[in-house]
Amino acid sequence: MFASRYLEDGVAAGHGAVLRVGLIGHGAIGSSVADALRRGVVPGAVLGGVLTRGHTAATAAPAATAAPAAPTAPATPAAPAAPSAPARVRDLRELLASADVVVEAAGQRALREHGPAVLAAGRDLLAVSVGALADEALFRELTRPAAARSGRLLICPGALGGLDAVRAAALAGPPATVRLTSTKAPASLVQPWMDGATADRLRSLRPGDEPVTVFDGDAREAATRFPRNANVAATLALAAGDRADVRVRLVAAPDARLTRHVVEFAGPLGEYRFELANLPDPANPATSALVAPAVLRSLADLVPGVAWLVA
Ligand SMILES: NC(=O)C1=CN([C@@H]2O[C@H](COP(=O)(O)OP(=O)(O)OC[C@H]3O[C@@H](n4cnc5c(N)ncnc54)[C@H](O)[C@@H]3O)[C@@H](O)[C@H]2O)C=CC1
Ligand SMILES: O=C([O-])CC(=O)C(=O)O
Repeated sequence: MFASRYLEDGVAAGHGAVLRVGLIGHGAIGSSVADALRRGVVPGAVLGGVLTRGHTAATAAPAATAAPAAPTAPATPAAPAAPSAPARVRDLRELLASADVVVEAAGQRALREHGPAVLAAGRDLLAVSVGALADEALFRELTRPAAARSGRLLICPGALGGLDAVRAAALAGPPATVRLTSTKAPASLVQPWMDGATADRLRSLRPGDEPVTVFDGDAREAATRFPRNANVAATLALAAGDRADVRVRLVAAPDARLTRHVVEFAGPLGEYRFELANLPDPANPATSALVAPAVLRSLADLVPGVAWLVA
């Protein structure tokens, strides 16, 4: 009963229905997802095409963005060698022709740029750069009633967990408290808009130094000001019922070996606290290694004809 549904079974195990997956982005998340799909990690799902552009963190020298002491997830030793060349497509039109569902793993700007056209073409869109939805106008555009089109906006939990309980509890009534505290290696939190002194201070933090709070505010502002760090804040706010009052604290911790997300939720049915301590992705330490498997899990739920799943 409890045999692996994924790595051992694979597409070759006779899954009839096929879900063709189109990827926007081939960086840390996109390249992991592409390789896993090629290996048949999600039975019934295949890689349709990959839309990317420019230089990616996955192909750049990791030292450019890495925090000095951050450990990274080990490569999966048992995995068969995966083809590295993506099934590149030239434009969104080609991607849509190759895909039943499109995964955005390319950044908030890419979700804004491509999201409307993906949905208008009747494809489901699995969003990873969820913080883009802090823009009310984009959120409204991507969540218009589905009558005019068949594509749905699906939000990937990404580096977070426990959102099933948050969503369930929020259905019982508005929560009194929703809080997220994220702790990361300092270099990952440096932003282009920071003044030189603040950026230098973060970069110069060394193990043994005190953690520094770099942001304390609401989820919308966190997701907008830290577009590569606080997508999870927007995700939590949506899971809690599209709340505007989710409090977010981002902490730069020089000793942070893992990226931590602590969710605190108090609602009419009880109080929950989830703490995730994620290894950073080897290709991009700002991204938790859990995100690519989270995309694969979301895709697994979309494969037509799946006999069972933990819903
Ligand atoms: N929800 C969550 O838990 C998380 C969300 N994210 C989001 O995922 C995004 C991707 O993360 P990583 O893979 O680590 O970043 P990355 O920097 O390693 O890769 C980004 C990729 O997207 C490509 N790209 C950028 N703009 C594009 C466009 N308009 N069209 C096509 N390709 C485009 C780049 O060339 C690159 O291949 C982040 O920017 C962030 O917004 C990241 C971590 C966690
Ligand atoms: O990967 C993570 O731990 C979270 C993250 O960067 C984001 O939400 O943008």
